[in-house]
Amino acid sequence: MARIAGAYAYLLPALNSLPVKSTPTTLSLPRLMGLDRNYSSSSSSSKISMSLKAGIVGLPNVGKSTLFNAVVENGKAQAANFPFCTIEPNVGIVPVPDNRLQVLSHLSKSLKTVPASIEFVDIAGLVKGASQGEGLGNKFLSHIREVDSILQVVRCFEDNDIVHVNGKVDPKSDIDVINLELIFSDLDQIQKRMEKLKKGKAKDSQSKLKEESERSALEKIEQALMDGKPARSVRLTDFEKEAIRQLCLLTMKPVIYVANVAETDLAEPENNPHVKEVMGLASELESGLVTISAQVEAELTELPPDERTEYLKSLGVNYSGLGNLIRATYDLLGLRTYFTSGEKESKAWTILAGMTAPQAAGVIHSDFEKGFIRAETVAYDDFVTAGSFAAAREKGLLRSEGKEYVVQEGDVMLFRFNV
Ligand SMILES: Nc1ncnc2c1ncn2[C@@H]1O[C@H](COP(=O)(O)OP(=O)(O)OP(=O)(O)O)[C@@H](O)[C@H]1O
Ligand SMILES: [Mg+2]
Repeated sequence: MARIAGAYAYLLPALNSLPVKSTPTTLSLPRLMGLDRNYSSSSSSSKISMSLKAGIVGLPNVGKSTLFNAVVENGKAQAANFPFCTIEPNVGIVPVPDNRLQVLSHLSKSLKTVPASIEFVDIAGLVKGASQGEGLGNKFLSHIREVDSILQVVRCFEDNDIVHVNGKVDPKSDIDVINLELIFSDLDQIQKRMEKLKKGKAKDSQSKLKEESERSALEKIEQALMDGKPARSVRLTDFEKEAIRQLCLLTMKPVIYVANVAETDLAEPENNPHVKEVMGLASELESGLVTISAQVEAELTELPPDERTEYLKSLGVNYSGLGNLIRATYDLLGLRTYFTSGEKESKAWTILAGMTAPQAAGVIHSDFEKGFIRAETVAYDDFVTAGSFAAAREKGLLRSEGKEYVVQEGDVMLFRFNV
């Protein structure tokens, strides 16, 4: 029997309708495997879950937990002025802000509105020598290994009362320390893996091929790491990427630098020379940059909504920086959004760039992918112009797409499938 899904998708267990609250322990959600910006159609979409983890890392006492608590409103991470305040990682799930979803929900008079989500993890401070077990050592590098992207908080605020573990505010040195520790940890892992590969003998030609790809990838990455460059800067073939995926190298993960500034710098952060320095480094290291005051963001969450705008205005800014940060993290992960919208529910679904219509349907439920017939699709702007699916159909704005269709950012979709 052919059925239509989309507006009726609420009937099925939703992968990303997770509660918006912080939880004290890591959730055992299936995770995105690998972070190719373009989804390769050879991979199975069953590997993909749309709750992605962004790890907040940095030196001790730079504002990581303060930022985490602000991002995950009512987060319960302890934030205090002493190094190594955080030991066990704190985890929280955060909705991805998207104005389009509110518009769709309004047009469809939806009873429920469900945004996409990202999981944030507040990790302990990392110090020089962590890869050799210094500070809280290897345990924390292993927490970083589990995340899909890294937000590195870099202290750019001067405050003599807040201890800096290295004695002074120096973003370049802070960034170098963290990068070196990640590089050492990756080198260690690569060398161990190479030893293993030397001993092991591949049984068949396919495993032999895989081992060869792995070996060549490891050699290229090792060279880059020795030159102080992250693994993500190395150009690899698809085979090579696949062959080293299970190693979860730390420097392969995409990074956003979060310049944590004083409230007085919020209006014109580029006037702060520390921020300028971080900007330069971020582009050198092929990474993103967001400027924020973790302290201000944390204070904002304590205020009632109407007083927030006033407080921000008093600091010379119009918006909180958190939305930007969450959005930037989402974009950095190469994620795309499509929507389903009906009376029961309007919902944002997360997919990887390049996913086809059946794969996108599979994010809602594997049956949608298996029994996929066609997708009725309308671009977000066209949906808004028409006002509804029915009106879009009448105006000829609705397209019927088949198995090969690559879902576009903002598509509003209805799936026809067989069960
Ligand atoms: N932008 C800022 N301006 C001024 N003070 C700040 C700012 N951001 C954070 N702080 C202060 O810095 C101190 C350390 O913050 P926090 O506990 O969040 O650091 P952390 O990086 O999580 O430390 P640890 O690694 O020890 O867990 C706190 O007293 C916090 O209020
Ligand atoms: Mg902390």
